[in-house]
Amino acid sequence: MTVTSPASTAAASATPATRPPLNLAVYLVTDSGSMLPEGKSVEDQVKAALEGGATLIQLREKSLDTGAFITRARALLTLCRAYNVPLLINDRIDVALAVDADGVHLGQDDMDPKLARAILGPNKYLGVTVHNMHDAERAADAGADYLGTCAIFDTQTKKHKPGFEPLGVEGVKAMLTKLAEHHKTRALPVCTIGGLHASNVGAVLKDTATKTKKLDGVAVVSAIMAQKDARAATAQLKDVVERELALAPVYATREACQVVSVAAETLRKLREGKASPLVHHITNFVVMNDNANAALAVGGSPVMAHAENEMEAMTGIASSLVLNVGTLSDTWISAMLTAGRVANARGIPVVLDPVGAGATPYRLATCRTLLSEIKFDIIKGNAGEIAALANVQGVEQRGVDSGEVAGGEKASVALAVALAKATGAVVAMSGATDYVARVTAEGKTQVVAVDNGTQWLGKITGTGCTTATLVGCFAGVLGKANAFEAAVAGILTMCVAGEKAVALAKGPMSFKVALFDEFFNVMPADLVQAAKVRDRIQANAD
Ligand SMILES: Cc1ncc(COP(=O)(O)OP(=O)(O)O)c(N)n1
Ligand SMILES: Cc1nc(C(=O)O)sc1CCOP(=O)(O)O
Repeated sequence: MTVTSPASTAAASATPATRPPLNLAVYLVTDSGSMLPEGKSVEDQVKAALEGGATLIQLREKSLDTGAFITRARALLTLCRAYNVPLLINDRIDVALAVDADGVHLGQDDMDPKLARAILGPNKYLGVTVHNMHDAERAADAGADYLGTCAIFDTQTKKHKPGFEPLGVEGVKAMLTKLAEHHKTRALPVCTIGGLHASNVGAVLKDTATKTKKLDGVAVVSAIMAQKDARAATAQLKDVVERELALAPVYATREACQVVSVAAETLRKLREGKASPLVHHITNFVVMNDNANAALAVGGSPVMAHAENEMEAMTGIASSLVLNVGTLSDTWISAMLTAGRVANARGIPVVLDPVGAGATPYRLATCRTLLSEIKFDIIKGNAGEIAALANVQGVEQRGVDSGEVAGGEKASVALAVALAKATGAVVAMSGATDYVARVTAEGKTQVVAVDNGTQWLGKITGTGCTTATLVGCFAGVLGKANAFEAAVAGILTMCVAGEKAVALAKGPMSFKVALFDEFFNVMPADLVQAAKVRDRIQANAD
């Protein structure tokens, strides 16, 4: 059970940096009518709800005079500030601005959200009740921060217009599906309202969740405002909501959506011939032809060149460089060093595929030399390879194909982050779940997990190396500054192509043929629809 204590410092102003965070998980909408238990005021119930862990408060008054409304809003704002929880005002922008509340919630009969946004400015939260996709797109265009669906169930708290039918679980689920399909609405947080209480919100959150979007929380009135012990009622609600939100992976958070959108938009450029990156490979004999075909299929332009004498000329005209240590020789190492230096000097993104890095001292020493002489933008490897480079012991390695991290997601993330910190490169670690980690210019760690893919990718040789090729293609379009997005895009393209190819495979070789066909066929919309990309990794870690 989560019971919140007051924040030690109140947020003084409402700039994006200092305003309380928007969290729809347990959203209390107030009511000052007869539902209040005897002796309890709106202020008492809101205070109790904050103590119980409410994450967002909306003051909703339908008949209060403006002066009294403002007085109540001021009182609630003081309470909310103490818990660093935002206070929104229902319908009345004038009241919100008068007390410097954190924003407003508007319905379809209220002010046009675009006008509301213009009046509120960019730093106030704007929530909008939506009945359909038209409302949702309009709200998104206006700059809404979240959407609330119209009622999911019947409620005694509010009289609806004649003919209004609650959406039901299936209706909310259908709306979430549509919201996820549209680029404008995909990343907007969503809550629902109406007839919700502790004993049904768990099922509502679970049963409305789709593969690509789920509710971010529930809004309630009577489940808190009408309760004698509003603190315990809120804590009980929060318990259920947090458990349910933490259980299922969250695939459609704002950050995850952005990174998938970049992948899709870049693939669109490749498909439409608006970009055709020249990807210079120094790669191994086993995969050379496959890598070239994969680059070609996805819309890139592959070149395989190993002679040191032509590195200056060849790397110099490339959009990206992929160095793969799978079949090394001393002369290739010299060529790699020269190519890497040329790429670094000219701002060309460089990808390292440290194939079997820990398998022999020669490979490991070579990787160390490359890492000390060349600034890599992306290192793509399996867990065993990443562990070898990060000098982490105890990660199982079998040949060059695999590597298992004991300790689940937390340990995997820690490993990828350790190498990202040590090298400054984006680290793309493949496995059943792929992890992409980086340290931002501000020193923050960013990790996304890609849950896509198929075991069939492990049944043919070279899919890891080919992933590096795809990453190289995306890096060639997106450039060094977007190496993180390029790494996710390359991995996602491999995984989604693999998922599509499975349906056509009779065995490993027909899978391989289908996979290469899918490199050619996979479309931006396929990436968006299939993506299972998470960015709240720590919260979901076991
Ligand atoms: C979180 C949340 N969802 C829906 C509503 C209803 O808003 P609206 O349609 O504007 O109706 P009224 O609240 O004005 O009756 C809401 N207030 N909050
Ligand atoms: C304020 C409000 N808006 C609704 C809508 O349909 O948009 S239903 C509602 C009241 C919800 O109250 P309770 O949690 O007590 O059922």
